[in-house]
Amino acid sequence: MLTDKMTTDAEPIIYEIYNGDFIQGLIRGDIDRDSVIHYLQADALYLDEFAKIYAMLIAKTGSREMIKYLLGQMEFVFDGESGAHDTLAQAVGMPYEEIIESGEWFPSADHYIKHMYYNVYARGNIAFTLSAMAPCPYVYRRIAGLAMENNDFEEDHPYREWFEFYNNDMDATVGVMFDIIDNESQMMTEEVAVLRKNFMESAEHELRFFNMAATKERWMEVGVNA
Ligand SMILES: Cc1ncc(CO)c(N)n1
Repeated sequence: MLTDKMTTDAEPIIYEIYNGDFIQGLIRGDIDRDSVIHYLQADALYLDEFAKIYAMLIAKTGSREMIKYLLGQMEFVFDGESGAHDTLAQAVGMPYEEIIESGEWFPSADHYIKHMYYNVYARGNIAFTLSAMAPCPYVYRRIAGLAMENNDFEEDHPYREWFEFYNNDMDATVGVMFDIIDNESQMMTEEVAVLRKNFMESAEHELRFFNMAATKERWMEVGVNA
Protein backbone atom coordinates (compact mmCIF):
# COMPACT_ATOMS: atom_id res chain seq x y z
CA MET A 1 0.00 0.00 0.00
CA LEU A 2 1.22 3.47 -0.85
CA THR A 3 0.01 4.90 2.45
CA ASP A 4 2.12 2.32 4.33
CA LYS A 5 5.16 3.70 2.54
CA MET A 6 4.08 7.26 3.27
CA THR A 7 3.66 6.65 6.98
CA THR A 8 7.00 4.81 7.14
CA ASP A 9 8.67 7.76 5.40
CA ALA A 10 7.12 10.13 7.94
CA GLU A 11 8.26 8.27 11.09
CA PRO A 12 11.38 10.39 11.76
CA ILE A 13 9.28 13.54 11.46
CA ILE A 14 6.68 12.18 13.88
CA TYR A 15 9.40 11.70 16.51
CA GLU A 16 10.95 15.08 15.79
CA ILE A 17 7.57 16.72 16.41
CA TYR A 18 6.89 14.60 19.48
CA ASN A 19 10.26 15.45 21.01
CA GLY A 20 10.08 19.11 19.98
CA ASP A 21 9.59 22.09 22.28
CA PHE A 22 5.90 22.62 21.53
CA ILE A 23 4.62 19.09 22.22
CA GLN A 24 7.00 18.50 25.12
CA GLY A 25 5.93 21.85 26.57
CA LEU A 26 2.29 20.76 26.38
CA ILE A 27 3.12 17.40 27.96
CA ARG A 28 5.01 19.04 30.83
CA GLY A 29 2.26 21.63 31.05
CA ASP A 30 4.75 24.50 31.25
CA ILE A 31 4.70 25.66 27.63
CA ASP A 32 5.07 29.39 27.06
CA ARG A 33 1.53 30.78 27.03
CA ASP A 34 2.39 33.06 24.10
CA SER A 35 3.33 30.00 22.03
CA VAL A 36 -0.10 28.51 22.64
CA ILE A 37 -1.70 31.82 21.67
CA HIS A 38 0.44 31.98 18.53
CA TYR A 39 -0.53 28.40 17.64
CA LEU A 40 -4.24 29.13 18.07
CA GLN A 41 -4.04 32.30 16.00
CA ALA A 42 -2.41 30.40 13.14
CA ASP A 43 -4.47 27.24 13.51
CA ALA A 44 -7.88 28.92 13.48
CA LEU A 45 -7.03 30.38 10.07
CA TYR A 46 -5.42 27.15 8.88
CA LEU A 47 -8.56 25.15 9.70
CA ASP A 48 -10.79 27.68 7.92
CA GLU A 49 -8.73 27.13 4.78
CA PHE A 50 -8.74 23.37 5.33
CA ALA A 51 -12.56 23.47 5.33
CA LYS A 52 -12.59 25.58 2.16
CA ILE A 53 -10.26 23.12 0.46
CA TYR A 54 -12.75 20.34 1.24
CA ALA A 55 -15.39 22.48 -0.45
CA MET A 56 -13.21 22.76 -3.53
CA LEU A 57 -12.73 18.99 -3.57
CA ILE A 58 -16.51 18.54 -3.43
CA ALA A 59 -16.71 20.46 -6.70
CA LYS A 60 -14.19 18.06 -8.23
CA THR A 61 -15.87 14.80 -7.36
CA GLY A 62 -18.79 12.97 -8.98
CA SER A 63 -19.58 10.41 -6.32
CA ARG A 64 -22.38 11.19 -3.85
CA GLU A 65 -20.70 9.02 -1.25
CA MET A 66 -17.50 11.05 -1.56
CA ILE A 67 -19.44 14.32 -1.32
CA LYS A 68 -21.10 13.11 1.88
CA TYR A 69 -17.74 12.25 3.39
CA LEU A 70 -16.23 15.60 2.40
CA LEU A 71 -19.22 17.52 3.82
CA GLY A 72 -18.84 15.69 7.13
CA GLN A 73 -15.14 16.50 7.21
CA MET A 74 -15.83 20.11 6.39
CA GLU A 75 -18.14 20.42 9.34
CA PHE A 76 -15.68 18.62 11.60
CA VAL A 77 -12.82 21.02 10.93
CA PHE A 78 -15.06 24.08 10.73
CA ASP A 79 -16.69 23.43 14.10
CA GLY A 80 -15.62 20.16 15.62
CA GLU A 81 -12.06 21.01 16.46
CA SER A 82 -13.23 23.92 18.55
CA GLY A 83 -13.22 21.43 21.45
CA ALA A 84 -9.46 21.02 21.13
CA HIS A 85 -8.99 24.76 20.69
CA ASP A 86 -11.15 25.54 23.73
CA THR A 87 -8.88 23.35 25.86
CA LEU A 88 -5.88 25.44 24.81
CA ALA A 89 -7.72 28.75 25.26
CA GLN A 90 -8.81 27.75 28.75
CA ALA A 91 -5.26 26.73 29.65
CA VAL A 92 -3.96 30.19 28.75
CA GLY A 93 -6.94 31.85 30.43
CA MET A 94 -8.16 33.98 27.54
CA PRO A 95 -11.42 33.85 25.55
CA TYR A 96 -10.86 31.97 22.28
CA GLU A 97 -12.46 34.69 20.16
CA GLU A 98 -10.17 37.29 21.66
CA ILE A 99 -7.09 35.15 21.03
CA ILE A 100 -7.80 34.58 17.34
CA GLU A 101 -8.74 38.21 16.57
CA SER A 102 -5.18 39.12 15.68
CA GLY A 103 -4.04 36.00 13.84
CA GLU A 104 -2.53 35.89 10.40
CA TRP A 105 -0.90 33.36 8.08
CA PHE A 106 2.51 33.38 9.78
CA PRO A 107 5.27 32.25 7.36
CA SER A 108 5.27 28.51 8.05
CA ALA A 109 1.46 28.31 8.17
CA ASP A 110 1.34 30.34 4.97
CA HIS A 111 3.63 27.91 3.19
CA TYR A 112 1.62 24.89 4.38
CA ILE A 113 -1.73 26.38 3.34
CA LYS A 114 -0.39 27.26 -0.10
CA HIS A 115 1.00 23.74 -0.57
CA MET A 116 -2.55 22.41 -0.23
CA TYR A 117 -4.08 25.07 -2.48
CA TYR A 118 -1.46 24.46 -5.16
CA ASN A 119 -2.65 20.88 -5.47
CA VAL A 120 -6.32 21.88 -5.66
CA TYR A 121 -5.59 24.32 -8.48
CA ALA A 122 -2.93 22.37 -10.36
CA ARG A 123 -4.34 18.84 -10.25
CA GLY A 124 -7.60 17.28 -11.34
CA ASN A 125 -7.48 14.12 -9.24
CA ILE A 126 -8.42 14.81 -5.61
CA ALA A 127 -5.83 12.26 -4.41
CA PHE A 128 -3.08 14.86 -4.94
CA THR A 129 -4.73 17.32 -2.58
CA LEU A 130 -5.72 14.59 -0.13
CA SER A 131 -2.12 13.39 0.05
CA ALA A 132 -1.15 16.95 1.04
CA MET A 133 -4.02 17.08 3.59
CA ALA A 134 -3.70 13.62 5.15
CA PRO A 135 -0.73 14.47 7.42
CA CYS A 136 -3.02 16.93 9.20
CA PRO A 137 -5.20 14.29 10.90
CA TYR A 138 -2.51 11.57 10.69
CA VAL A 139 0.31 13.46 12.43
CA TYR A 140 -1.98 14.68 15.24
CA ARG A 141 -3.35 11.19 15.77
CA ARG A 142 0.18 9.76 16.06
CA ILE A 143 1.48 12.53 18.31
CA ALA A 144 -1.52 12.25 20.62
CA GLY A 145 -1.14 8.45 20.68
CA LEU A 146 2.53 8.70 21.66
CA ALA A 147 1.74 11.30 24.31
CA MET A 148 -1.02 9.19 25.89
CA GLU A 149 1.07 5.99 25.79
CA ASN A 150 4.16 7.52 27.33
CA ASN A 151 2.69 9.79 29.97
CA ASP A 152 0.20 9.62 32.80
CA PHE A 153 -1.78 12.80 32.55
CA GLU A 154 -3.31 13.88 35.84
CA GLU A 155 -7.04 14.50 35.78
CA ASP A 156 -6.44 18.25 36.03
CA HIS A 157 -3.55 18.45 33.55
CA PRO A 158 -4.24 21.63 31.51
CA TYR A 159 -3.61 19.97 28.13
CA ARG A 160 -4.88 16.42 28.77
CA GLU A 161 -8.11 16.97 26.82
CA TRP A 162 -6.20 18.32 23.82
CA PHE A 163 -4.27 15.04 23.57
CA GLU A 164 -7.41 12.99 24.24
CA PHE A 165 -9.26 14.80 21.46
CA TYR A 166 -6.68 13.94 18.81
CA ASN A 167 -6.13 10.45 20.20
CA ASN A 168 -9.82 9.60 19.85
CA ASP A 169 -11.39 11.52 17.00
CA MET A 170 -9.11 11.20 13.98
CA ASP A 171 -9.14 7.53 12.93
CA ALA A 172 -12.13 7.71 10.59
CA THR A 173 -10.77 10.77 8.79
CA VAL A 174 -7.35 9.22 8.31
CA GLY A 175 -8.82 5.89 7.20
CA VAL A 176 -11.00 7.32 4.44
CA MET A 177 -8.26 9.64 3.17
CA PHE A 178 -5.80 6.75 3.04
CA ASP A 179 -8.32 4.53 1.20
CA ILE A 180 -8.87 7.16 -1.48
CA ILE A 181 -5.12 7.74 -1.90
CA ASP A 182 -4.41 4.00 -2.11
CA ASN A 183 -7.23 3.40 -4.61
CA GLU A 184 -6.34 6.29 -6.89
CA SER A 185 -2.64 5.49 -6.77
CA GLN A 186 -3.34 2.09 -8.29
CA MET A 187 -4.32 3.82 -11.51
CA MET A 188 -1.15 5.93 -11.60
CA THR A 189 2.44 5.27 -12.61
CA GLU A 190 5.05 8.00 -12.22
CA GLU A 191 2.57 10.29 -10.45
CA VAL A 192 2.67 8.04 -7.39
CA ALA A 193 5.93 9.80 -6.54
CA VAL A 194 4.06 13.11 -6.46
CA LEU A 195 1.52 11.73 -3.98
CA ARG A 196 4.34 10.47 -1.81
CA LYS A 197 6.19 13.78 -1.95
CA ASN A 198 3.02 15.73 -1.17
CA PHE A 199 2.51 13.68 1.98
CA MET A 200 6.13 14.06 3.10
CA GLU A 201 6.13 17.79 2.50
CA SER A 202 2.99 18.22 4.58
CA ALA A 203 4.42 16.08 7.38
CA GLU A 204 7.36 18.47 7.36
CA HIS A 205 4.95 21.41 7.28
CA GLU A 206 3.38 20.01 10.47
CA LEU A 207 6.82 20.06 12.10
CA ARG A 208 7.40 23.62 10.92
CA PHE A 209 3.96 24.67 12.15
CA PHE A 210 4.71 23.55 15.72
CA ASN A 211 8.17 25.12 15.58
CA MET A 212 6.55 28.31 14.28
CA ALA A 213 4.42 28.46 17.43
CA ALA A 214 7.32 27.53 19.71
CA THR A 215 9.40 30.40 18.29
CA LYS A 216 6.41 32.74 17.70
CA GLU A 217 7.53 33.12 14.10
CA ARG A 218 6.47 36.31 12.29
CA TRP A 219 6.99 38.06 8.99
CA MET A 220 9.73 40.67 9.15
CA GLU A 221 7.34 43.34 7.83
CA VAL A 222 10.26 45.50 6.77
CA GLY A 223 8.89 48.67 5.21
CA VAL A 224 5.24 47.72 5.70
CA ASN A 225 4.55 50.73 7.86
CA ALA A 226 6.77 53.15 5.93
C1 LIG B 1 -1.71 22.65 11.33
C2 LIG B 1 -2.65 21.62 11.82
N1 LIG B 1 -2.48 20.36 11.43
C3 LIG B 1 -3.32 19.40 11.85
C4 LIG B 1 -4.39 19.70 12.68
C5 LIG B 1 -5.29 18.61 13.16
O1 LIG B 1 -6.51 18.70 12.56
C6 LIG B 1 -4.54 21.03 13.05
N2 LIG B 1 -5.57 21.42 13.86
N3 LIG B 1 -3.66 21.97 12.61
